[in-house]
Parts: sequence; structure tokens; C-alpha cells
Amino acid sequence: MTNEEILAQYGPRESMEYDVVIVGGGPGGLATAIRLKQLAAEKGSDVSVVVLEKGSEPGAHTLSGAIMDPRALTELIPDWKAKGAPLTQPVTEDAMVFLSEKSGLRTPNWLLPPCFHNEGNYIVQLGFVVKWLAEQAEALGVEIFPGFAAAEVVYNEDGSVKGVATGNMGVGKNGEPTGEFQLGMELHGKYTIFAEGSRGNLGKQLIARFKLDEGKDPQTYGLGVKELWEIDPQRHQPGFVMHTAGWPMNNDTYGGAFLYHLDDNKVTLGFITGLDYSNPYLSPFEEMQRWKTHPNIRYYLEGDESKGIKPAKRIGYGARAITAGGLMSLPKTVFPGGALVGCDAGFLNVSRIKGSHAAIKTGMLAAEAAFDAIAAGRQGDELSAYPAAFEKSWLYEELNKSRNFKSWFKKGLVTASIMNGLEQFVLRGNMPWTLHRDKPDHAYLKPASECEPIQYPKPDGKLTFDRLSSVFISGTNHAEDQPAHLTLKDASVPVQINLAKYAGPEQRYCPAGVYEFVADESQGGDAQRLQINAQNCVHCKTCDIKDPTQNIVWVTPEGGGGPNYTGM
Ligand SMILES: Cc1cc2nc3c(=O)[nH]c(=O)nc-3n(C[C@H](O)[C@H](O)[C@H](O)COP(=O)(O)OP(=O)(O)OC[C@H]3O[C@@H](n4cnc5c(N)ncnc54)[C@H](O)[C@@H]3O)c2cc1C
Ligand code: SF4
Repeated sequence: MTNEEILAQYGPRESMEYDVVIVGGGPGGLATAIRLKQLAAEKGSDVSVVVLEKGSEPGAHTLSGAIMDPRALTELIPDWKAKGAPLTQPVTEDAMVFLSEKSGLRTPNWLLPPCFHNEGNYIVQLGFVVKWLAEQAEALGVEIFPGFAAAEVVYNEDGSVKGVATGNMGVGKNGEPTGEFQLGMELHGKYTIFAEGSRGNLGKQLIARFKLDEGKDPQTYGLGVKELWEIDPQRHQPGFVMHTAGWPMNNDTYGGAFLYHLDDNKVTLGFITGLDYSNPYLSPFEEMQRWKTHPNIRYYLEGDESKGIKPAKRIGYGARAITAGGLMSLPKTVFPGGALVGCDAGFLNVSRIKGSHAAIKTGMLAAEAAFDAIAAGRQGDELSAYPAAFEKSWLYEELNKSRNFKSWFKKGLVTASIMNGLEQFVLRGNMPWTLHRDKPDHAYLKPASECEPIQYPKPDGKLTFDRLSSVFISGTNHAEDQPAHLTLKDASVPVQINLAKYAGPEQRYCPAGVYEFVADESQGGDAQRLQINAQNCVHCKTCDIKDPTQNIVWVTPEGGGGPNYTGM
């Protein structure tokens, strides 16, 4: 049954009314909620606020680096330290290392541009920060519904956004309601704020419907594949931050890595691959595994019996897209009845690989605009005060300085290093020129016949791993009996185009092994078909971004499904 048929038979849906509905309980959504309640308390009024979060609890779907710039958090909750925020490990040292296959060259610190400096910042497990923000929001009276995915935008008759509807629960794989069927519910707001993070499912629909990206550069993304390790105390340098560029990426492919020493002998490490790569044989997951075998990285993870150093233990795995287009790709952030904040809009500063401070700041600005509008008796119109305040903010200034950063990488690592050095170090972000991009990431993929296959080393199960054992430790799960949330516009495209022309890139770019080409027994011979192991999906959104024909569409599965990250 289609959703329309279900609604015709079981509807209408029940609804709940709020002043502000927020979709997504990450840093952006929770900052919006907290700021709204703070303003109401300051003015002696009340504002009803609800946050929908598709993860089983706040933080369960959060995956980040992360080094956190506390500037926006301090504006939101000045006494965050006294309130026990989990920002406990200040950065003590920064290193930027250019890797060749066997060695690494550390850039002298005096040559590092300001965007690579992290004095005053903290190494955090963003999932824990999100959990703490959710506690602060609840203490102020925000209603948080974890395990509820907003599956659909609901519109007023005049076309403005009325709110959202949660997905139906208990629909079987075949689309028919089961014995546990429960119709979704509508949440209506005077304003609805979308804070779904990178490549938000509803945000994407709103951008298309209201043409919010008209006149902007196409958005561009990276895929971050990350692990959390517990290492031997002898190799642990709390607060030490290392970024690497170069190997294993070639000069033409954007990619870089991070390794941050948390407290408690933990390190968080990961590799970010620009999703504008062109070789369909590239596998971001395997690039990350290969990167760990570099002498500068394995040093922290391997044991050394002669020195009494124990091998490190991998305790977490996950992956997530980041929105990297910056100011040039930033869509209009408001539309009648709502706004986009954080990475749903694309506020991440790619030169600093930081977006959590931007998500908090933009959540606050949207909240201030919504609060004033509601206090003035308005609803359902455009919150134009929000983008106006953004343009006057420190965040705009910060993003403007790094507006060309990722675009330089389309000219190769060497040119990008020189030009970004010139822009960030010599000109301090005050460059008179602006670079533009003209096509989306998926359009950069070349036919396999024009590219070299890449041979990746086999995993050893100690330092390097396969996808399935990795997904296992992400705690990912989806109720089996539900319609696939990875939908195909045309079921013939994966074999006839993706496999035939691009050698099936989805089996390589998916970091969770969701897509597999297997023998098609119904056809016999060498025929193949695409098998979609949807239950493994870690919600990174890469397939929605990189599928060469944009045939794969990610839609929200039942709430509560997906990864169950702990402090990622
Ligand atoms: C590998 C990697 C490294 C990074 N490193 C850093 C770093 O060092 N420093 C830094 O500051 N930033 C870093 N970032 C970026 C940072 O994580 C993001 O900028 C930040 O998390 C954005 O916050 P957000 O609230 O906009 O979105 P998110 O944190 O993505 O939160 C969105 C929330 O919305 C929920 N959601 C989505 N859709 C729905 C729906 N339809 N219904 C209900 N809930 C929904 C999601 O489950 C999620 O909890 C990194 C990102 C990655 C991937
Ligand atoms: S199926 Fe898509 S969203 Fe899910 S893990 Fe794979 S690439 Fe990411």
C-alpha cells in the first residue's frame, strides 16, 4: 500500500500543536530548542517546543571528529563548565603532517594558518555533548521524542510549512500494515526548524520545493569514516591533535585524516574522502583502513612487546557525510513556515572541519527570529531576521574567509596547499577572488573503462577490518519487517547503468556493506542483481549523494532504527 492509500484507509492522522517543531536532536536542533526556552524565561512568557529525533536516544546517531570550538556553546550556556558539559580535554598540541607512503613530514607550527590552530578548543565525543545538551533542553521544558523520525513535511493550503508527520510504525516489508500497525502523527508548529544534519531527507525536499539553492553553487560533501580506539597509556598524549594530508589519496582526490587523543587513553581517528572523487573503484572505507597502516598512524595502535606496549583495541565504528560546500553552496535558509539550521543547510567550515559550533550558532539565531515572530503574533511566514542576523555574525565572517577552501582541491593537493596557505596564512582570509563549482558530486564519477582498478590490502582483523565486523560494533539495527528505506526510482538502473558503466560503485562507497551485486538465479548465467542489506545502514547518506544517476533515494526508516553509537 502507498502512504496515500494507508492514509485513506486509516487516516486522518492525529495532530499535536506546538509553537515550534524541531526536526533533529543534534547540536543545531537542541541549541534552537534551548534558546527558545531561554528567551521565554527571560521575557516571562512561554513557548512550547518539541524536538523529534530518529535515533533511539539523543546522541545515538551523532558521529563527528570532534574538536569543538566552544565559542557558540559559551554564548548559549555561559556556565557550561559548572553545569558539567563533557568538554574535559583541551587541545594541547596541533600537528599537520603530509604523508607519503612510508614517511610523514610535519609542517612547522609557525607555518600553520589560523584555521589549523586549535588553542582554546576541546577534543570531545560529540554524542556525549549532544546527550548533555538534551538534558539541558529537557530541564528547560523542551519535549524531546527520541525514536521518532519525521518522515514527511506537512503543508498549509497556502503552501507554507505547517509541520511534519512521523512515519507509520508496523508496516511490513511488503508495504502492508501488520498487527503492530500504528499510524504516524502530525506535529504542527507556528514555525518548523529543520536540523537533520548533512543531506537531511526533508531538508533536501524543501530545498527543491522552495528552490532555495537557486543561484548557488551545487552542494558538495565528504564521507567521514571513523573509529574509536582505546590505546596503551605509553602511546597516549592527551590533547594531541594530528591532521594528515596526502597518502593514501592521489593528488587529484580530496581526502584527509584526523587522529585526536581524548582523555582516558582513547583516540578518535578517521578519514574524510571528498565525494567529488572520479574513480568508481575508490572505496572510502578501504582508504581509511589503508591509512591506518601508515607508520605514523600504526605507531599508536600496534603493540610492542619489547617495550611492554599493549596493542590498542577498537571500540567504536561509524560513518557520516559532511556538508562541505560552505558559503558558496549555502541555500536560502528560510521559507514560509520554517528554516534550515546547522548542516541541514550546510554551515560547516570545511577549512577547520568544524560544524558543531556553526550548528549551535545558527540554531540560536533561528530561535531568536522565531521567538520574536511568535511574540509579535506572526506564524507561517519567512523568518527573514534569521539570515539577516547570520550575515552580521562572526560565523558569516569565519565562513567567508574559507569560502574557496574545498574548491582549490579540484586543482590538486599541491595547488590547494599553496593557494589555501596563501589565502589563509598570508591574506588571512581577505582574498578578493571567489571560486565556483559547477556540478554536483555524483556528476564527477567517470566510467570504469576510463579508470584504474584499485587493489586494497586484505584486512588483518587487528589494525584493519572488513565492513561487517565494523558495522557490528556500531550497534546498528533496523526492524526487519519494514519497507526498505533505500528506495530505487528505477529497479533496472543498478545493473544496467551502475554495474555496466561504473562497475557498481555503491558496493564500494557504502561504508556499511549495504549494497552487494549477487548472482541473479532467476536469470541464470552471469546475470547479477543488486541486493540491498538495508538493516546494516548507518544513515551516512552517501548513496543519496553519490549514486551516479541519482536513482537511490534514502528515506527515513522506522524511528529508533539505525546506529546506536556511544560517544562517537
Ligand atoms: C567524520 C566527521 C568529523 C567531524 N569533525 C568535526 C570536528 O572536529 N569539529 C566539529 O565541530 N565538527 C565536526 N564535524 C561536523 C559536525 O559533526 C557537524 O557539523 C554537526 O554534528 C552538525 O550538527 P547538526 O545538529 O546540524 O546535525 P547532526 O549532528 O547531524 O544532527 C542531526 C540530528 O537529526 C536527526 N535526524 C535527521 N533526520 C531526522 C528526521 N527526519 N527525523 C528525526 N530526526 C532526524 C539525526 O539522527 C541527528 O541526531 C565532523 C563531522 C564528521 C562526519
Ligand atoms: S546505505 Fe547509504 S546511507 Fe546507508 S550506510 Fe550505505 S551509503 Fe550510507
